[in-house]
Amino acid sequence: MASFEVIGGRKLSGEITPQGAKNEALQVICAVLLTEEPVTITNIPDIVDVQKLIQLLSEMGVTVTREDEETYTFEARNINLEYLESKQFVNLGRAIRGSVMIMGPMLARFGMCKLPKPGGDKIGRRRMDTHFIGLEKLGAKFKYDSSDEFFHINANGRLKGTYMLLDEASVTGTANIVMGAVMAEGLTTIYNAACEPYVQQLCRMLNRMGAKISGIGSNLLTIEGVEKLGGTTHKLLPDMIEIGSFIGMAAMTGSEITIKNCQIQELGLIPDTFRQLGIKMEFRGDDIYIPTQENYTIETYIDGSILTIADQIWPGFTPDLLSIALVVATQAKGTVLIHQKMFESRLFFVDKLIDMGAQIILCDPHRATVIGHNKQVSLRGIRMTSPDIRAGVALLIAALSADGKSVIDNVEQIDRGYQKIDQRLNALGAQITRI
Ligand SMILES: CC(=O)N[C@H]1[C@@H](OP(=O)(O)OP(=O)(O)OC[C@H]2O[C@@H](n3ccc(=O)[nH]c3=O)[C@H](O)[C@@H]2O)O[C@H](CO)[C@@H](O)[C@@H]1O
Ligand SMILES: C=C(OP(=O)(O)O)C(=O)O
Repeated sequence: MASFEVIGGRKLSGEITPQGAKNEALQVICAVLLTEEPVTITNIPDIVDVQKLIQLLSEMGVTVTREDEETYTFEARNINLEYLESKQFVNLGRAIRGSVMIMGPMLARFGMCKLPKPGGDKIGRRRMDTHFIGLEKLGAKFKYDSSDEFFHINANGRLKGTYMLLDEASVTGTANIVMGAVMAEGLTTIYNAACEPYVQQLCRMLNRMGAKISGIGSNLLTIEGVEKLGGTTHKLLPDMIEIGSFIGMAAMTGSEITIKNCQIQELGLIPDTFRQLGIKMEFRGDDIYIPTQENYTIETYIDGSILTIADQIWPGFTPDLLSIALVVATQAKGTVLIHQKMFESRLFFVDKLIDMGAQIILCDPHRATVIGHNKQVSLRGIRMTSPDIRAGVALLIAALSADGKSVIDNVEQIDRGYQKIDQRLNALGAQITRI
């Protein structure tokens, strides 16, 4: 297990470019299974979860060529279906959440898939009903073996388009069903589809491959099935969760930072939500400039009542940035209620922030009230463990702002989704040592 030793209290400055989006990468890399023609994807982040997915596809038989640092060409001409029986597949599939999205493409192209229960953050229940109900509506049959936590899915011939109303707007569920439907017979209509930018990007890429998807960006997708898909090229969006993390980090450490090439039009409520916490920022072309701010004040509602920051399905505020919003609030002036509706075990990391001196009341597993210090009292450096990817970065931000030395253990969690974060932040003046 690796750790970060962080010497806090240093102001950062300079420019930082966000990596390509982790959660988009996981979707579009799975989509290469839909065609035997080459698909070239660029801006791929060099992070553990993506490397594991690429390894999984490569072991399945996809030819993977690394064209440069961040560009890969995938050619899924010869897929070894027997690999799905192997121990290596089980281990890799269980290691990441993204593995779940091989299901739609495999059913569409090969009529079958097997899948171990996928991994990902341990942040509460992460049910997959939506994936299976949707794929069943397209005609697939599935069996779950609870003894080895294995899903077996068969298409029984070509999948058939139909109307479906999803029980929840699951992001990876929508991606899976869309990829299942693109080569199904006839018309599929998916209502209550997730519509976040990464799902939109997937749909646009599939259309360039020959799919016929309309309604992109809305929660009503219509898909006219086609016989075959071909190759394409695709560029990933910048990672909006990294952008939000850098905004929060700048405010907490009182730093002046420019975040380059943010594709601001794709960030939804992210900038405004950080503005509600009092963070000033300027859009300079497609860059976000955060000036040094000695203090920042949390807004109240118009009637003077306490602000709530809650997650919602897109276009609401993403759950993956609530841990960052929470840590930023610990040094703001004012009070905010953080409400994590989607995941029930994502707020427990506040115990570590409380140990560092933050004023937080964990009301229940979903809600925490943060009373900011207005930078009158600094957090103290301590030793802590990163429980999940976003809490890990929230703790890193806390450590960067704190007095003295912190040690963050289990930084493999952070490495899952943030590319060389220690080196990139050190280039801005941080003092982080990997030990
Ligand atoms: C690899 C990947 O892309 N992971 C992301 C993906 O996970 P993932 O696709 O696994 O998450 P889902 O969208 O399926 O669901 C997330 C959670 O929200 C709940 N839920 C979802 C929709 C809804 O209408 N009501 C509801 O309560 C689900 O029960 C679940 O607990 O989307 C999540 C929600 O943005 C993000 O946190 C994850 O980082
Ligand atoms: C929860 C996340 O990831 P995953 O779905 O891969 O666990 C995340 O990216 O914040």
